[in-house]
Amino acid sequence: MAKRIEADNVTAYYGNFRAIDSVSMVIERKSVTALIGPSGCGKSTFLRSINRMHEVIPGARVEGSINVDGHNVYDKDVDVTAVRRMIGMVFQRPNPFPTMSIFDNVVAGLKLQGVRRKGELQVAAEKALRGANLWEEVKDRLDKPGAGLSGGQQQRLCIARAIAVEPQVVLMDEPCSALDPISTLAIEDLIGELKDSYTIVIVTHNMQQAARVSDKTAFFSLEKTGEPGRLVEYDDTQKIFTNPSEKRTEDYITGRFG
Ligand SMILES: Nc1ncnc2c1ncn2[C@@H]1O[C@H](COP(=O)(O)OP(=O)(O)OP(=O)(O)O)[C@@H](O)[C@H]1O
Repeated sequence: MAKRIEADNVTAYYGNFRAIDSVSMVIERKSVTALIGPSGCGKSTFLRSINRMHEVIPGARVEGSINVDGHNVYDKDVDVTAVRRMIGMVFQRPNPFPTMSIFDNVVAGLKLQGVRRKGELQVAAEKALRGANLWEEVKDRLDKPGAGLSGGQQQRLCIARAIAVEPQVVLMDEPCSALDPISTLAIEDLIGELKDSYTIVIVTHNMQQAARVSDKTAFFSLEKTGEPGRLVEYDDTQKIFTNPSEKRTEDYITGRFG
């Protein structure tokens, strides 16, 4: 299921503004990769380039290629909807459909794909909720609105919704930034379990979190405001946090900059 991602010279623009410049990296399947760096260096832009969500913003475009198991998601004849199904996304703030039931939230993507049979939807919903470590907490109130859950539960509901369609890659954009420490740990544990099945890329501002959850870390930075963000260093997380090759990485992780 999980897929390898190969970004080659990815440059992304908002209109004329070049937000990231020539980012190249290989993300191995069934691994967790953390994107870190100061505000505005392009972490979210790069993340959204992976599943072609960047171009949803008017005037935004991407140059370069992103190969997922050897297929460039930017090829001309690619079905963008299929790309976004294969590469799921979880956002900063939990965003369940508020009036929809917990059950309907989880199966929303499957219904969009045309799955109608109740039995099939039930099996898929339970699998996804178990996968997101939420089943025990919600199994007796699946028909209640998603908005009635705590923030941490809502975020796990969003993860269940993302994995219900069985993507191969899951992108997470600061998934814990709106959560308390206990919910944050629950999501971090979950990320550790999910990498058995998925390739995960996570943007985080929390350095301890990057160190705890990821196998590889990519440090992005920018020279100054108005300049594009660039990938400064990409290596095993342990190396980045104990013995980085670049002084800029060391300055950032030790809090001297950014
Ligand atoms: N919708 C947009 N329109 C125009 N410029 C944008 C847009 N979104 C982001 N940018 C700009 O692109 C650059 C990179 O932004 P991005 O959000 O990718 O950075 P980031 O590293 O994720 O930042 P943060 O850590 O603050 O979330 C910034 O200069 C930002 O102002």
